[in-house]
Amino acid sequence: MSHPRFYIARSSICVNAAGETIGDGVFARCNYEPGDFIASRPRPVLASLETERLNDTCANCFVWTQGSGGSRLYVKEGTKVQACGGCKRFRYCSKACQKEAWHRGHKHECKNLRSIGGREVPKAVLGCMELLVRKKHGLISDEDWEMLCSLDAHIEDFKRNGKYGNIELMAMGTSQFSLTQDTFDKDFVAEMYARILANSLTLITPTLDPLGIMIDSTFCHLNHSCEPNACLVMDGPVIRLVALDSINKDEEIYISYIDPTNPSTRRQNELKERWFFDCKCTKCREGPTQKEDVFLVNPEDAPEKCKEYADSLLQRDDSPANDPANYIGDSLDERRLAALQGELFNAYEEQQRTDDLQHAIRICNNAIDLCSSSGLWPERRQPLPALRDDLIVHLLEAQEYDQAWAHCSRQCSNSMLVLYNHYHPIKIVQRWRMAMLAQYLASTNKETVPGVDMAMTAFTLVHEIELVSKRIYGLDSAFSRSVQEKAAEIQGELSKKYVSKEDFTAAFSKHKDLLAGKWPN
Ligand SMILES: C[S@@+](CC[C@H](N)C(=O)[O-])C[C@H]1O[C@@H](n2cnc3c(N)ncnc32)[C@H](O)[C@@H]1O
Repeated sequence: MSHPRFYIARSSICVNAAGETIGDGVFARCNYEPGDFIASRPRPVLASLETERLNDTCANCFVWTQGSGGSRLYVKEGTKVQACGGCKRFRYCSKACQKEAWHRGHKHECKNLRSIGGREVPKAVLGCMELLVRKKHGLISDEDWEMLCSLDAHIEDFKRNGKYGNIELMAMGTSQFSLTQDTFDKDFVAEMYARILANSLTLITPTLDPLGIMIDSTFCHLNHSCEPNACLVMDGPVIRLVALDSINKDEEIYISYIDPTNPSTRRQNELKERWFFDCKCTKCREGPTQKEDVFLVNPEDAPEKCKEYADSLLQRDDSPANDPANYIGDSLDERRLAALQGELFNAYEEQQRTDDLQHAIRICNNAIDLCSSSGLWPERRQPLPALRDDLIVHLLEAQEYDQAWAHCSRQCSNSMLVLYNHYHPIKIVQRWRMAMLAQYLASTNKETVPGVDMAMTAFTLVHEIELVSKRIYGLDSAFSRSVQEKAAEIQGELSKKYVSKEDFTAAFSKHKDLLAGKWPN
């Protein structure tokens, strides 16, 4: 494929001494600076919503209508979705969206979907059905189709992990419901279904809420690195590839398929289980010696109380310590740490699963307390930052704003600065959430932090986000526009308080320094 800003060629990641590579990758056609736009695509070739999101998300433009307040101001107030009168499965936010989806291919599957009734259908099946129907009716370009088909389906890996039987079953349903048996044989459909499972990325909102799965026929050639120099962001159906670091002409562009802030063994385990590869990125080649892997003290120097607690965990159930994802080493002290780490990651997963908000808050608080009482856990070591991040979201939902603020300021002065690069979308979203909270706290007229003006804090954060989001999401994106509007609104309020330009500038630079350095906890 020919594109002025990137090209696809053999990856630079070698897998063996003979110089064999991991297949194709995406390369820069020119130099990029951090925050630079590289390329965008109007819509992934495959995008399929989670079952829970089908009820509240437009199946065409992916606007998630729930909770349009809070940090998701880019969703217009009053946005609603209405079910397609035919299939009753997909919902759209406007007639225009419904029409677009209809012509993109829905007209060829609507009736078939209706015949399934209200039965739950996995997102990968719905996505695969749409792909097959569109291909059968000539609605996918040959180039897109070829790119998609060149991806590895990992059939042997699925056979090894025992999931191939289920893939064959799902493929059978996909063929039947899409009425494409006359065009594609069952092995081809199974292969396509497996390809979707093995190569899809998460479909996300601009504020990174997961909506489903997606595959883009060009960006699917981006290889993974645990030290990525680029990332993908989404604004509705539009996908943008942006640089997180400097990238030289002819250098390979990498994104991260997983959370690269996890300790090395967890990353490798996830990549092996979900993506079927042993990561050969520069960071993984160096082994578990990076900042994600270190504890505050060596395992043998852990406080006695912590060792006793870990022993009780090992006695109760030693499977988390034996899980390769938690492997730290073979000595007793290292196994104790693995048990502790297993307990913390289990807590992280449990609070994500539960629908009980107060229970989720309790789990996060207990796990965070365990991290600090262990005397071992640096603020930036996972799952501590991830637990704190989720706790903030839960506390905001529970309207516990003071507590949410306390954790935001811990996050701001600790992990946020070291975990994510300046242009990283996670950092943008965390700061945006903090800004919205600061603005709310300012409106209560309470002194949340002595000597700190919360409205100016909100403005300082929003101003910083405005500069970054223009580059990452694009000037015209719904997210950038909502940030610009918020900045103007807060500036308008503040200009009543700081009447002279000098006063405004002095307060602005004081808060900028606070946010850039040690924020008072
Ligand atoms: C979505 S594809 C990426 C593009 C692919 N290399 C191609 O030829 O089109 C994902 C596959 O690329 C390979 N891969 C990507 N990043 C890798 C890495 N860091 N180390 C080893 N293999 C990797 C794995 O085989 C993985 O299943």
